[in-house]
Amino acid sequence: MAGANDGTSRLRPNLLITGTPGTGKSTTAAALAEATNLKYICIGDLVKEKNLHDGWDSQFKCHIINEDLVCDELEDVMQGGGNIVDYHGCDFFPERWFDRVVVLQTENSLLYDRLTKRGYSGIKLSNNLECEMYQVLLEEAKKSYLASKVIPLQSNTIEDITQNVASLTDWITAWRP
Ligand SMILES: Nc1ncnc2c1ncn2[C@@H]1O[C@H](COP(=O)(O)OP(=O)(O)O)[C@@H](O)[C@H]1O
Repeated sequence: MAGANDGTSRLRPNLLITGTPGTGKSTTAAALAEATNLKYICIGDLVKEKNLHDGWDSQFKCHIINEDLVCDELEDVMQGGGNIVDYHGCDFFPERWFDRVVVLQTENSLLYDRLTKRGYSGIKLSNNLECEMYQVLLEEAKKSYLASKVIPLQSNTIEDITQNVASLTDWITAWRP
């Protein structure tokens, strides 16, 4: 049934930009937000700012996200529509939040360079490269959202980013509740 919770009443769409770390989520999401005036929400930053975590994982050198706290924090914002959410995971958000789920993908040699430049090494580096090789985020997105909402996009070059932002901007502009 159509209603306030399922996206039919949002004036502007919500998008999720997901993918393995280093595939270009924040670069793409920030450029898309600027092009469309949608709000950019980086879950990693939000978790840090609002303490939506259960401490620090010293092996993977990242906060242990508290998914329930994140969902509670964002519920009202997401119901309002017009958000671009950036996170390297997608299965814990309510499905009804998103009108499009973009999965960015990068060739492994390019991703290796980006992640080592960022200081990733050891198990953190190998886990992320494996995650990309086995298309873990794409599979997670397909399991969690309607197939028609899930859009894999290549993110190997700057031209890819330009093209992805342009096509997503067109989709956002044409979107109707
Ligand atoms: N499609 C791309 N082409 C070239 N460089 C890219 C591309 N996507 C990302 N990068 C670079 O890779 C690094 C990681 O990008 P970032 O947007 O932070 O990824 P993520 O948010 O997925 O971790 C940045 O230095 C960025 O400039």
